[in-house]
Amino acid sequence: MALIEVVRVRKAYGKVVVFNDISIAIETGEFVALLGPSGCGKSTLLRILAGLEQPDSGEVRFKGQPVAGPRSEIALMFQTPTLLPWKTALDNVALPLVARGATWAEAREAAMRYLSLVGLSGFEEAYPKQLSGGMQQRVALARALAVEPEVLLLDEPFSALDPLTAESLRAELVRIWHENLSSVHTIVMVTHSVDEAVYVANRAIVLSPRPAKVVADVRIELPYPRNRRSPEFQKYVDLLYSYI
Ligand SMILES: Nc1ncnc2c1ncn2[C@@H]1O[C@H](COP(=O)(O)OP(=O)(O)OP(=O)(O)O)[C@@H](O)[C@H]1O
Repeated sequence: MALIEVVRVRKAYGKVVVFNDISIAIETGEFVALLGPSGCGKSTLLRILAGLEQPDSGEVRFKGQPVAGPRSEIALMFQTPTLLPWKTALDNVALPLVARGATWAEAREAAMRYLSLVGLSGFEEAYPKQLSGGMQQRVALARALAVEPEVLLLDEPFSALDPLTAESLRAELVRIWHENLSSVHTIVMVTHSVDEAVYVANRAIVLSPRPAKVVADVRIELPYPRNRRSPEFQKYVDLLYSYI
């Protein structure tokens, strides 16, 4: 049994058929990059995996159980950080823990650890507007990790950042996942960038235009951290481009 199973899912918005009949199985430990043309349904698939939307038919299962709504084992992070501007970095990370029953003292202690993990020690008391875009996205990552999910779903998490900031966050995310520094063992990330997919993922799934089907499912067997200048890296980039 796979960790996450998308089984014969159909999803339409009025006449727009996003998925007619799509099936995907994701195993524990995978870092899946989801690629495909604009508007093909990548974000829709992520929302369905997160339990934020239901398929019209077919099913999504997590550990064999139907995903009927959002669940604590699956966290979702977006392109922009969506922090509460009137809360400090620390309290932005702590708040979801309090909402789940932790005391403020426990929640703040955990939030300190996760802010440190994403490289923000010393910025606990800063408000979002005092932080750069990249730092705000780090807070959002700490907030997603702090609830200790097993699965992290990421919708173009670095595309709103400048290239250098995006690159350092990408490397951090890979390190946290690959070195098992958090509870997250499985990641599904939507991206427009083939290069990003080959840099982070150990599996790339390429979707076709709507109604989206899986046109390629490629294991990326390169050691971490990855070297963009290696010929093997370029081979995977070329292979994925051939499907897009
Ligand atoms: N809530 C909604 N109501 C109506 N149509 C929607 C809704 N959400 C998505 N769609 C439509 O479904 C299709 C797939 O959208 P989605 O955002 O999943 O694609 P995407 O592959 O993530 O696109 P992009 O790469 O441009 O971000 C699009 O045609 C979009 O307009």
